[in-house]
Amino acid sequence: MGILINHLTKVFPNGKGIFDLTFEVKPGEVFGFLGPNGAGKSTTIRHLMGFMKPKSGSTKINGLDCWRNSAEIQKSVGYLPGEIAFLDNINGLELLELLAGMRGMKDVTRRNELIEKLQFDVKTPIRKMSKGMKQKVGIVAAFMHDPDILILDEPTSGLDPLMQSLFVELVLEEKAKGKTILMSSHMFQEIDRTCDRVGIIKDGRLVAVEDAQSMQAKQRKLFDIVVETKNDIEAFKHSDIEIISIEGLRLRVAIQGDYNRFIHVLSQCKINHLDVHSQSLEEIFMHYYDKEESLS
Ligand SMILES: Nc1ncnc2c1ncn2[C@@H]1O[C@H](COP(=O)(O)OP(=O)(O)OP(=O)(O)O)[C@@H](O)[C@H]1O
Repeated sequence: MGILINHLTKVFPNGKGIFDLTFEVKPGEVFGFLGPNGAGKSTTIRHLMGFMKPKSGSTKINGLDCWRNSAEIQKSVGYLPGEIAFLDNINGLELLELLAGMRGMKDVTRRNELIEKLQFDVKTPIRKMSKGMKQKVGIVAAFMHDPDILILDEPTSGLDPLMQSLFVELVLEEKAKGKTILMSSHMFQEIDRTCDRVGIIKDGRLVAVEDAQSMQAKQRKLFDIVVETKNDIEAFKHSDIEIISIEGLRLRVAIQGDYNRFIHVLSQCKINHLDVHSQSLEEIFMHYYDKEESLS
């Protein structure tokens, strides 16, 4: 049960595609599917929705083969496509009614709650909607029938930061209800707040599947610090903290995991400014990529 991807392979005429992907999303789990542009996230998701036939391997949702049972899958799964191409001669509400009709959905309570939460005028004609507004209609369409399985392809693209955090809340609400969620992204932050496990895909191959917690522990943080005196700089030099650069009274250090040592040194100095940068997703990818290459 849940979502199963078993040796899934698809090769496009240009040689790109996805190759021998195997992973599962357990019932009740939120799984982050991370990868840079063109890595193969949408292709994997299109197979799960039964829009594409695998070259080899298979995908299953709640025990049903996604290709052979595509009509049933498409009716029941909550799906948010990566690129939304809606009929644009109707308004948002009419579109949602059309989709509800196709699913045989009668109760509109959840739909109305979601429209209220996402704060947009659902009666705007779709052709006049911004990318973010269309994304909101897509989110309502994916969640409104209270599906057990949600498959969300880059769900926050086009949303402003306020809406991104509202979306995170929405995912956490669904998670608390025990829903099974697969969510693709190229942003570590939104995955960070919601996911139990994370799969990383690069060039069509799965390079790692990890607990979100252990990924967080691997994430290096860079701190920019401005200290008061040269002695403060010396305190850092004499510690075993990794120093990336020093310019006058400004220094940049890298911390991974052990914050206590860092805080201990900080407490001995007079700090005029402190700023933190998380390691970018690209750097995290490089970590996994390097590891893979050194194993081969
Ligand atoms: N129908 C297709 N025909 C030929 N090549 C394709 C097709 N669909 C996808 N590709 C190629 O397969 C690779 C994976 O594409 P995919 O859209 O799955 O990536 P993605 O991880 O979803 O990226 P993005 O974040 O940009 O959406 C890319 O190199 C893409 O150009």
